[in-house]
Amino acid sequence: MPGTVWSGQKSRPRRRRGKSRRTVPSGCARRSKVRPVDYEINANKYWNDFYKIHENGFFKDRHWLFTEFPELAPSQNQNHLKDLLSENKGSEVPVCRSSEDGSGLIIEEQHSCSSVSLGHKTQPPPVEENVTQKLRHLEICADEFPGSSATYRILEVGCGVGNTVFPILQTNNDPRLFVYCCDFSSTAVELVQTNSAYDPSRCFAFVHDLCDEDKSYPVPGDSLDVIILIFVLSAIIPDKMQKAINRLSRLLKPGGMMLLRDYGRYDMAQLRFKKGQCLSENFYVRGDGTRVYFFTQDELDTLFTTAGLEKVQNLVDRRLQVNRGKQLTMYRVWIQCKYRKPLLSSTS
Ligand SMILES: C[S@@+](CC[C@H](N)C(=O)[O-])C[C@H]1O[C@@H](n2cnc3c(N)ncnc32)[C@H](O)[C@@H]1O
Repeated sequence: MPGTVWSGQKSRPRRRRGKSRRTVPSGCARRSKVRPVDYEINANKYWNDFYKIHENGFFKDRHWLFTEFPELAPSQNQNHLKDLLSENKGSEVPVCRSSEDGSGLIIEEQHSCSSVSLGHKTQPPPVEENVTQKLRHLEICADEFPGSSATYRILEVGCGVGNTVFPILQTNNDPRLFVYCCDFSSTAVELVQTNSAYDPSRCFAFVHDLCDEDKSYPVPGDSLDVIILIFVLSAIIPDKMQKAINRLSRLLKPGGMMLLRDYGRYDMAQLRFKKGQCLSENFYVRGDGTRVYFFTQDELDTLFTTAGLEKVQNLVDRRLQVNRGKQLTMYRVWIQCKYRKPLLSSTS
């Protein structure tokens, strides 16, 4: 997903052969014809349209997840707190990696519409819809929420069609694991719920806008071991990022981890935007109405530490991608972060 050229971008003229078209991002001198507020008000509609077109044919296998984020792998789950308590914490990962390492991620960039075969459509489990609706009106109690009996709980925010969630469930058969996933696109959530790999006894997919301050998550504070944000924070308006991260931080158990992978400043995708697509500094709208922000490491550090989390990892991953067939070179910049809630913190 991260390196995908989104549908709106596909229609743009191709880059010159063998060269990067631009080396500095377009400024925001000229504004988009559509008022920026309209993109904000209708944000979930644009994503619904995106998923109506692409369904789950847009995505690829995400098994690199477990290399980059071993916190999601089964063995790690059991040892997570043990490791923390035995002072195996706070280790810094180098802030810059060459494009040679972590090659598993490259898979994602060779974008085509082949998807991980996570199953075919089945009838949606109607009971889940009812549960989602009821939960909207419920005050969540510590012993009364989906997955309350689990001992390891993971939430993915902005899950799309489940390209992270399903590999986690397939890789990890521990019955004590429960995975929550949400997206503000009801179309995406429906695609998750109708996937044959969707098992309501192990997973709960629900519609949720991470910018919505009035709607609570269906889990109590201090209840999650891991929260995953993969190319989703960049999709929301910068003004709302801090409060969204603050709310998520409250859901983490002390010692719990927030994991993020997202677009970095001057990624190729940023350089390809035209002035008319710039909504504010480093924030752009694609041709299909979906938006994207390009982060610096410092900005993400501020967001997470302001939310009371401590840095475990904050690295920039730069890659030169070469598509020999199309004679294209693409300079990709992604940022990967892991931030932990301090053990003595309680924010519920
Ligand atoms: C670039 S896609 C990434 C999807 C998924 N994380 C993946 O990597 O396959 C961004 C996702 O964030 C969702 N999204 C954007 N803004 C959101 C918001 N305010 N609340 C919840 N989800 C949001 C979109 O619907 C979309 O599914």
